[in-house]
Amino acid sequence: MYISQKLLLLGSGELGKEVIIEAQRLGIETVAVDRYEGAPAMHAADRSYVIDMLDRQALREVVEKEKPDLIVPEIEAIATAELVKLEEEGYRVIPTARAARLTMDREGIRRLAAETLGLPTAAYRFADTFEQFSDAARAMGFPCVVKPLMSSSGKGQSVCRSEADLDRCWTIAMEGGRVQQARVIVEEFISFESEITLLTVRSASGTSFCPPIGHVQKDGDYIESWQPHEMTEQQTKEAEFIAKAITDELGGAGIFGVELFLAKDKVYFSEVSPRPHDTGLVTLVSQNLSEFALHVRAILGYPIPEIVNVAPGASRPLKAESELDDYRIGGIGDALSVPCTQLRAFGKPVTKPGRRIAVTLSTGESVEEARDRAKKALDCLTIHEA
Ligand SMILES: Nc1ncnc2c1ncn2[C@@H]1O[C@H](COP(=O)(O)OP(=O)(O)OP(=O)(O)O)[C@@H](O)[C@H]1O
Ligand SMILES: NCC(=O)N[C@@H]1O[C@H](COP(=O)([O-])[O-])[C@@H](O)[C@H]1O
Ligand SMILES: [Mg+2]
Repeated sequence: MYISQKLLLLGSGELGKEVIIEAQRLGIETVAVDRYEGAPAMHAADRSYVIDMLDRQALREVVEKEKPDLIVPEIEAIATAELVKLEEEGYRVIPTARAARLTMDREGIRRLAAETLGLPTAAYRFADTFEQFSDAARAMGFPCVVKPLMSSSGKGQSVCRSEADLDRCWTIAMEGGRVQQARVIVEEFISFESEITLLTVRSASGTSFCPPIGHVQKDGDYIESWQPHEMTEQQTKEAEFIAKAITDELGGAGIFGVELFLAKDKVYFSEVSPRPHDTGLVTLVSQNLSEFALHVRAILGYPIPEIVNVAPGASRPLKAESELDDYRIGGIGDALSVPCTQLRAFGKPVTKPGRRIAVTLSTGESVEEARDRAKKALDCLTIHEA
């Protein structure tokens, strides 16, 4: 029997699993939803449903059956138009249904950031056909970056290096999108020096920033993150200005992962997740309150008096190389023999190439030491057939 609130999580991956655990710590009843059975957050939640979250009717049925106090999107690929309707009917969507709708497709959030708010971004164009795409790429110049409008973790993304590359990049985008849609964004390639996620929380205590998280991406997906990332005063000022502007515009309560590129003389806005961010997994060991704990506190309306980076930290995801229906992670004992190191194995039922299966989390006296430890631990891990 629960006397407290009920939280419905839409998307039940590794990030949602930690949200569920944090919600349960504060006595919340939890329901996890995803497109497949055995998703990570389902292991922790009180109940779960398997539906196509892009199907408006299926989504509404679950919401009307459960009548949650809080609907918490965990991925972008949700029937967000239905979330907007549900919100109008009185349901509470985190942070807001509009934020979920705008960030679901790159066009919504990019136009809002660049055209409405005037924030600095890479130059961009949208294209619906191969011809439009080719023209857009020529206009941006080579190299340029091509992404389906609806995708995440780098799926369907590529760097187009020349005319001869156009066919290949178009095919990658068409095959990698989450939704059957041909529209792509073509972006100017930014030669940044580093990139960060500025976790920004909107709560009863106002807007707070976590110390910046530096990260490295490969093929559009993160392969390493650390906290704190060293920045100049000017960069911090610009980054916080951008993060405040975009999160104020999106509104509601919760954590946002504001992705920024740090170039020589300029900070660029890249995109924003109105939810915990994968690169922020490091906060499980590096902060007094992880990004998941912060999200839950904020959405429940509780205060966040202070966010403390308790130690320099680093994370390294373990990514599968092949497709396995039944697998084991080897080397966990060796990985955990690295000092100040933890592991989260997500329990995804099957692997496929590039799929994130676990993450190593380390702290150290310095960021360098934390990064070395997280890498050392990762190097111990293998994925093999069970
Ligand atoms: N215009 C650009 N110039 C240079 N690099 C870029 C550009 N756009 C994206 N990248 C690189 O690709 C990475 C992934 O891009 P982006 O965040 O847009 O993809 P995503 O699929 O939304 O990823 P995720 O869901 O993990 O955030 C960036 O973090 C950056 O390293
Ligand atoms: N960059 C976004 C991100 O990291 N999202 C995380 O990955 C899961 C999907 O993983 P899967 O594709 O392996 O099922 C999502 O549910 C979320 O936890
Ligand atoms: Mg991104």
